[in-house]
Amino acid sequence: MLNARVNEELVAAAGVEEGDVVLEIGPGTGSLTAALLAAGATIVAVEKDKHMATLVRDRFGSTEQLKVIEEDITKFHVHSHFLPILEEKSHGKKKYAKVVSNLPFNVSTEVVKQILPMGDVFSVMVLMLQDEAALRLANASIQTPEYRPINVFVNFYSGKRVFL
Ligand SMILES: C[S@@+](CC[C@H](N)C(=O)[O-])C[C@H]1O[C@@H](n2cnc3c(N)ncnc32)[C@H](O)[C@@H]1O
Repeated sequence: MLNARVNEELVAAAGVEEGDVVLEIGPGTGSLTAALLAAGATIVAVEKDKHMATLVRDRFGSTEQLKVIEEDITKFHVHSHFLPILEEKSHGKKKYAKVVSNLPFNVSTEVVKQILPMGDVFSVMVLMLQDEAALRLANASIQTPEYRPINVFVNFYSGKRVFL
């Protein structure tokens, strides 16, 4: 129940609605995927683990709304997958995708570096991170020793918000 509520909060924080295109990184067992599908999104889910990718495909069956790609997100070619989908759904007006993910801890910094500069593809990125990682990425202040190059990067590319 707690998981379901957290997933709904992630979907709401990203303002996911009918017709949105979403990148989900690491769908795992598919609980966040289910909430995204229920909101009417078209999802490209990138899952590194073969068994998890099979599990999530089996759970949701064949639907045009969900494409599960078995790949490491850090090697995933975002533009070649997303630009054709966004073009098809644009109806003459530039369309952007969203990122919504319960992110694996070990790739959080790498994914932030990879995805944040892609303002030509994504308008919103909502990530669930461990408290410590979220605060380190989003809340470090320039006057503190915790302020690192990654904070300059995050500040440059985003208007960040932390939900605790
Ligand atoms: C925290 S779990 C996701 C939980 C999921 N929301 C659920 O409800 O089950 C993280 C998932 O990310 C996947 N993962 C880990 N590293 C990855 C990577 N580099 N690229 C893609 N997926 C990855 C793991 O296999 C795992 O399924």
